[in-house]
Amino acid sequence: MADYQIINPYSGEPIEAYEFHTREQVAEAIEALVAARKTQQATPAFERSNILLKLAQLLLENKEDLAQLVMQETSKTINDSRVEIDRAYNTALASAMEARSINGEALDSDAYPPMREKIGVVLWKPLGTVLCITPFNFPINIALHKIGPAFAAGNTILFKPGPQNKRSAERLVALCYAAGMDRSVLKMLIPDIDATRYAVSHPEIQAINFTGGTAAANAIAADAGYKKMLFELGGNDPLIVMPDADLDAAVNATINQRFATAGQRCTAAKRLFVHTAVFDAFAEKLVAATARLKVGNPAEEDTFIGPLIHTAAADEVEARISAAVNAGAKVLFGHKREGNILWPTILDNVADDAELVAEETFGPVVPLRKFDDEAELIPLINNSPFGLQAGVFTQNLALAKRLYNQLDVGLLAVNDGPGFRAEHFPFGGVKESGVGREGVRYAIREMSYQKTLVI
Ligand SMILES: NC(=O)c1ccc[n+]([C@@H]2O[C@H](COP(=O)([O-])OP(=O)(O)OC[C@H]3O[C@@H](n4cnc5c(N)ncnc54)[C@H](O)[C@@H]3O)[C@@H](O)[C@H]2O)c1
Ligand SMILES: O=CCS(=O)(=O)O
Repeated sequence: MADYQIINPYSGEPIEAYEFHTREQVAEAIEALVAARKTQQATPAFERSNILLKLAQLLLENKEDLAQLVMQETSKTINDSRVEIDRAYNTALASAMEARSINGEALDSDAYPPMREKIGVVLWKPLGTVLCITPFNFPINIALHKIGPAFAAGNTILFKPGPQNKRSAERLVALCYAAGMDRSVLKMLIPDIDATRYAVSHPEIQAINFTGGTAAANAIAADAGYKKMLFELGGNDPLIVMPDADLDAAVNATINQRFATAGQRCTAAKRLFVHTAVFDAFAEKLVAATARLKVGNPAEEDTFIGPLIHTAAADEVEARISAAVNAGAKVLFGHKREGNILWPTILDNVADDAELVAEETFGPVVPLRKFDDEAELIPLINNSPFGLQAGVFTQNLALAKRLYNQLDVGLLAVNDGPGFRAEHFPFGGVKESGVGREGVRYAIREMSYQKTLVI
């Protein structure tokens, strides 16, 4: 029997069965990637940039095929899948642009005594070989956020996608090769956990660029030893609606940033804090807009919400909703299931310590939480172990600045939701949401070191 079976989350049909790569194959690949550092050293920045530019073009040319692959293996709707490829194009393009401008700085030694009349020239150099580990939910764009900057910086790359994403990942790697990346500098393997742990702890891996959940991150951190780590982890991101908010815009952001991708997004609006003064009006508009969403087959053009990634994920989210309801939460919409599909669900009166809101819930459910003043809001949000992004709808810039200063997050979006992301902006969280920053220029630095020449 094969080690892994890719199942279509919507139809339940098997897509492909395969064997995981072994420890020996991991060792061989790393040895080859170490040798290939010479190839990268001989590839100047302008050439790396041109390859990434070509990759961006190829992503656009192959957009529909890639979107279909993502849709089949994740059951993200076809439109969400297309949006992901558009984003990946931007990520590749930004990687191409940044590859040409990895500039350092010059320092004057005589800023401090004694006088030595030296100049320090500081440049960024590649770390060597980077292990990139990605999750199931954005298999192309998250992979691009790792491969693009790692390649731009001049590293060789071992790419380990989520097991469900073998086919889209293979296609992405084929496009990287077609764009001109030497086969020796980028290798993709899907080993089992034991062989992945071997790669994580391997002394010739200089950095681990990981996106995924806390449990895997803890295991990687324990295995890695002295390696650079860029971790993009979970979130329990708040969207705040103030009394002066544009309620229609806030509803729109909630729909797009909580129900798209069936809520399986790190930066999804997972907790809604709505001021008492506008709570009823907001809830009414949100329920009405949610009732218009089409739920079902992700292949149909107008479907907005498809299934969760697998039955265990749907079971977990459904159980959290049921537990919250049994403890007194009121269902304003949804709470219905069919196969792996969970209907978009809106709840009121969820207890602050319910698992549904205290943990990261990866599904299409909006818990609405009333609040009366700012002072009450900050600890409610900061009490989470996560701190990824936040959004606030308000016309009050002074309030927005106070929230920016007080919330433990990596980004606060004003008049937008926590799901805001521009691929070239710094991206990452604080606390258990991660370490380091993605966003192409910042990721390049995470996967480089500063080397100084004194003359
Ligand atoms: N902050 C971000 O940028 C971001 C983006 C997307 C997803 N996520 C997070 O990812 C999670 C969902 O994705 P998932 O279910 O695929 O995550 P996951 O942690 O289960 O898996 C992520 C990857 O890690 C691998 N992995 C698992 N255990 C490992 C171990 N012990 N050692 C090495 N690798 C291991 C998996 O095979 C997979 O490739 C959520 O928590 C979500 O918030 C974060
Ligand atoms: O899962 C989150 C990745 S992103 O869409 O916020 O980049």
